Amino acid sequence: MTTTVPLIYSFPEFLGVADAVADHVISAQNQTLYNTTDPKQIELIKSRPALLKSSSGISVTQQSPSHSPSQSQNGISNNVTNGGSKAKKDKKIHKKQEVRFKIAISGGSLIKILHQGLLPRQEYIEWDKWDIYFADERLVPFDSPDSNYGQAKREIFDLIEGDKKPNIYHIDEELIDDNQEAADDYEKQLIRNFAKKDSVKLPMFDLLLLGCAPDGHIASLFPNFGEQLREKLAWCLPVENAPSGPKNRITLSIPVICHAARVTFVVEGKTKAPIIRTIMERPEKGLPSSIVNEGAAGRVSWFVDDAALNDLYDITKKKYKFLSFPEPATAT
Ligand SMILES: NC(=O)C1=CN([C@@H]2O[C@H](COP(=O)(O)OP(=O)(O)OC[C@H]3O[C@@H](n4cnc5c(N)ncnc54)[C@H](OP(=O)(O)O)[C@@H]3O)[C@@H](O)[C@H]2O)C=CC1
Ligand SMILES: O=C1O[C@H](COP(=O)(O)O)[C@@H](O)[C@H](O)[C@H]1O
Repeated sequence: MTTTVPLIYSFPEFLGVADAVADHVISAQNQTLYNTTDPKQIELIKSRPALLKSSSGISVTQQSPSHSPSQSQNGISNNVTNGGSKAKKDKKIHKKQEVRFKIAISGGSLIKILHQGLLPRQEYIEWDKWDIYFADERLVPFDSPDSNYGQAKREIFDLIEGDKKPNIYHIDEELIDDNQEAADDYEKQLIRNFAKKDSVKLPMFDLLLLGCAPDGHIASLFPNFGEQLREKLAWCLPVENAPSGPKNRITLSIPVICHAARVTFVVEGKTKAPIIRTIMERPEKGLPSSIVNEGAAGRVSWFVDDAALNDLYDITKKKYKFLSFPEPATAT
């Protein structure tokens, strides 16, 4: 394995990480929807949508999702949640390509970072243009404190202001006793949404947000789970006997993670310092995140606080520049 050095943004403290990650997420949203992060251009495009050109130069129309799920009374249909009322919109036939921001999030400490960073900045977020997926899920009931979806629902989704809601693609809770079925079902959701018409080899998320546990696992890809780390075809994998936390899980595969337009690791706290050192200094060990650093080279960035970087002296740290909202006074 060659040594690929990803972009590492460092911050003195937790709050700095949360602010910068929020700016990074909103910048990715704006790049995806408007091909720019310049607020003035975005305002102009919003007032004159014809100005918006896709990267291929084709005009793109902002519109309601043609693939929107049908909904039950509580807004939950099977494995998809969306609080918006779309009945009327669904009747419209949209021929032009729709642009949506497709993001996959992890669980654990990342949810707290997003809670802290995104929720106070909802004025910059176009929730109704977001499709939110999970990089992995623990196979537990949604009301368990171990459920990634459950935690994200309580700490983020339930706190979204206004009636413009994202589409949220989570596992089918009824399948938590069958890892393979749960993984197959989630993969089918991805195929439905990413490969509707064309046969695409891999889904491409606009942004994939990953944490990294002290044992080196990312999403639910664990070090030494060689077969899973070598998977080339499946988009979503069942995980049994996970060495930490809930034993049964599903996870996106390495090829899917590496295919994302942007892969962003968010890591904070001194318990992570030893693993960060191994990831950055010993890529030949083949930890899951080292595989991603290599496989998505040029599209990977790390947002890390000084506590987690404690043991690392020999790397180039970069100062994060705020692109989509003013840098808060506390962030340095
Ligand atoms: N498919 C898509 O729709 C898109 C995909 N992408 C992908 O995502 C990757 C990341 O994109 P993007 O984040 O826009 O970066 P870019 O690829 O545009 O630029 C990367 C470089 O820009 C600088 N930079 C960018 N943002 C910041 C920041 N907030 N703070 C400090 N420096 C910064 C850094 O170098 P410097 O010191 O020179 O400033 C960095 O090395 C790209 O490499 C590309 O592959 C990007 C846009 C659209
Ligand atoms: O088990 C998991 O752990 C990782 C890392 O969590 P963290 O709390 O140490 O950041 C997380 O990214 C993943 O989604 C989760 O299922």
